[in-house]
Amino acid sequence: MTIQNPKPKIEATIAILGAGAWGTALANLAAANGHQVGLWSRESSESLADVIAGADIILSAVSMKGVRPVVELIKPLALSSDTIIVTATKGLDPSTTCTPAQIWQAAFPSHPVVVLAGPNLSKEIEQGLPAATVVASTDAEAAKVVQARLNSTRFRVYTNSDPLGVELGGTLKNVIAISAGTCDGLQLGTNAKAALVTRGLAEIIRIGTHWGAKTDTFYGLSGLGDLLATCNSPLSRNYQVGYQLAQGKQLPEVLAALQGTAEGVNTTQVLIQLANQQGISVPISYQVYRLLQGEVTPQAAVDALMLRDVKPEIGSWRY
Ligand SMILES: NC(=O)c1ccc[n+]([C@@H]2O[C@H](COP(=O)([O-])OP(=O)(O)OC[C@H]3O[C@@H](n4cnc5c(N)ncnc54)[C@H](O)[C@@H]3O)[C@@H](O)[C@H]2O)c1
Ligand SMILES: O=P(O)(O)OC[C@H](O)CO
Repeated sequence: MTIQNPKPKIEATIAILGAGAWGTALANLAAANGHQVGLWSRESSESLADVIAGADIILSAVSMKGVRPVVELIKPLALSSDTIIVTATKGLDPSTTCTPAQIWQAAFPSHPVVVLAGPNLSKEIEQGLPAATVVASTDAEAAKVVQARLNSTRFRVYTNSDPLGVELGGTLKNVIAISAGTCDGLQLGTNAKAALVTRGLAEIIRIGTHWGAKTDTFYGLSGLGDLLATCNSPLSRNYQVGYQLAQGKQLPEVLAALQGTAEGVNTTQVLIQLANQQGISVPISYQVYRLLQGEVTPQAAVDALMLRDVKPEIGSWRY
């Protein structure tokens, strides 16, 4: 499928992999900026080789479970040496615990890899509503190129030099969004939600900095920004999972009826595995894990959080 805008602003060829909700929204944003856009999915009639041939940018918006299969499909294909790889997936690989950017970088070590994440509910973006995002890379020039290609009057793009922090902000907030949906589903009120989101951010910072990301990054669009969007919108699939569990539905039933992917379900499993191995305290994520496992009811998860030992707040994201 080729999407072209009749009045090009900046000429580039962008191959987008994954034609789900996010890949399609990004393809439309890129096309509206005048780029030649190829959109590929595993259901496409066009070959992957044809879609990525000559691409200046390859942008992957497949869900986490598709990252490794797609990387393996691209490896034997010829990429131009200066092709920039952009990853917009928010998840962790269950078999290796790697982030999507780490998988892409290991497979294509000589190519710049850029992470794209922010408060970007695709349905709002498809409606033409204004939004902002972050493109982050250790290759500052590559991040600037992606910024220039995607920035527009309705999609404001910031650069950032902490790709791990940007990627983890977008990934870990999905776990907290499940808890926020549960909180709303139980009608626990605004105070409870504010406490949950604030302590959720402390938990994200504790994990993210332990893994090497910068604290400041989590206060930006890809951290706090995405956390606010996802914890407060019924458009979020992760929020919907928590909300519907709080209404008494079972997880398989919720996931079967969900449109698209709720990455937080798998992310929670990987996060708890790592947090247990590394001795990181993640009380909210742990209750989300128990809820998803069917080990605890939504109300019992709330009770477990409220019954924890009291502690000082200042600096408490460190322990
Ligand atoms: N939808 C949003 O609002 C949004 C916004 C920002 C980021 N994201 C992230 O983008 C990613 C995709 O989200 P989405 O909403 O587009 O999901 P989706 O379920 O709508 O689409 C997922 C895409 O991944 C592809 N895919 C899955 N497994 C694959 C495999 N084994 N091989 C090849 N392709 C495979 C599917 O065919 C589909 O094209 C997720 O990580 C999500 O967290 C989504
Ligand atoms: O629908 P969700 O929960 O995957 O959220 C979509 C995006 O991550 C919001 O930025």
